[in-house]
Amino acid sequence: MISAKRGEGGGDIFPICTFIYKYCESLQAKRRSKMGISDVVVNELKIDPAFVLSPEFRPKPVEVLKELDGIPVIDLAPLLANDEKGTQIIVEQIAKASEEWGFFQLINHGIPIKLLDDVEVEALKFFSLPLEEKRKIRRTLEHPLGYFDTELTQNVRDWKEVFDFVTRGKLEFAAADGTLNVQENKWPESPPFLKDVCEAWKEATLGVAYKILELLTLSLGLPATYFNPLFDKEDTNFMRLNYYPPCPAPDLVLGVSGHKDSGALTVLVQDEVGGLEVRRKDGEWIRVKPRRDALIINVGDLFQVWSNDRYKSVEHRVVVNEHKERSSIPLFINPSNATNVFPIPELLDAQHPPKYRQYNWGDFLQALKTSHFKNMRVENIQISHLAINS
Ligand SMILES: O=C(O)CCC(=O)C(=O)O
Ligand SMILES: [Fe+2]
Repeated sequence: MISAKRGEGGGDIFPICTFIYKYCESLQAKRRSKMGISDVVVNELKIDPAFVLSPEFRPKPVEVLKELDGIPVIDLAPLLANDEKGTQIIVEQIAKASEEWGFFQLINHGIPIKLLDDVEVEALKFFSLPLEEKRKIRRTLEHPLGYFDTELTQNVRDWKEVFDFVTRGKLEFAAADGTLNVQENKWPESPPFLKDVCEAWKEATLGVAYKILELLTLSLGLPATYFNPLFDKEDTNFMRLNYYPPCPAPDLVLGVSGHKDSGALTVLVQDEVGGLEVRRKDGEWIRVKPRRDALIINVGDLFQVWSNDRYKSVEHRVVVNEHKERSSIPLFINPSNATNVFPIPELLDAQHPPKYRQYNWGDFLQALKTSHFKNMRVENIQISHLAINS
């Protein structure tokens, strides 16, 4: 039997094989050297080059980082106490933070931290399972819920594992052949309480998320419930458990590459390890100092388009750690697939013409999910592609 094992000169049998093998090797070496990765690094650290970022996208060494309590902190206590004047001040704080940072933190939000402790413990049990176990509930392009460990952001592989579930329990969308595709959440058999603790955290954070959706809407001068019909019956919200394993080369990779969240808003919690970085207006990456008592809110692309650029969906990314694992839990608040997105007419006039063309949310989300799944070799879809005069 003829066998030609890669790397063992199998091509000696067929000179053409040697030629093709050498050619492929030289192409790979060229790509690596273009990206600034020497073969020594790849061989010694055993990092799959699919994870390695081009030098301009790599994280900065920690000593030159600015770590800020930085992004604005907003106290929700007056809202919970039904204090009208205090709530009006919160609305103003939200408007200012959304214009200047696109990010803010909420304290005194009323959610018991114990609920978060419980999710983190169960999530860690899940991510510690053997890969074959986790892959039993693996996400596919056709079934976009469950476990996934090969997500791409901007065509580079993220150093993370995720578990996704939709907050309504099932997701309905039009399949390529036009039929209705209905997918239910996939929960693992073990750990048995993962589902219960996730559901409890979901219920609690959804309450805050919809309150913030209304305050953001008010802050634009629109009636508080203006956008509610887009979310009422068929939202496409989903929650994600992010797990970032320790990484032998944290200076070459990212847990999540720079990106903007595409929905209306995101409610995020990160553990005490930290690693979330937000791009400030001046282009500087700012590390968000972990606060156990805070929910991080970021304004997504939808509010940028609805507000015709008054509010910004800001770029953010995740740096990983050489020695510590890290976890975070985002809840993405997304409207129904049928939603058409455009700058809100009430906010436009002759001096403020629309800056974006209308697009369909379901189509946008589908294109984005596909690009997270496989390398499309083009920039991921973004709202800047829909800007008028772009
Ligand atoms: O892990 C984090 O802190 C942020 C994750 C994130 O930005 C995302 O999942 O979209
Ligand atoms: Fe994000």
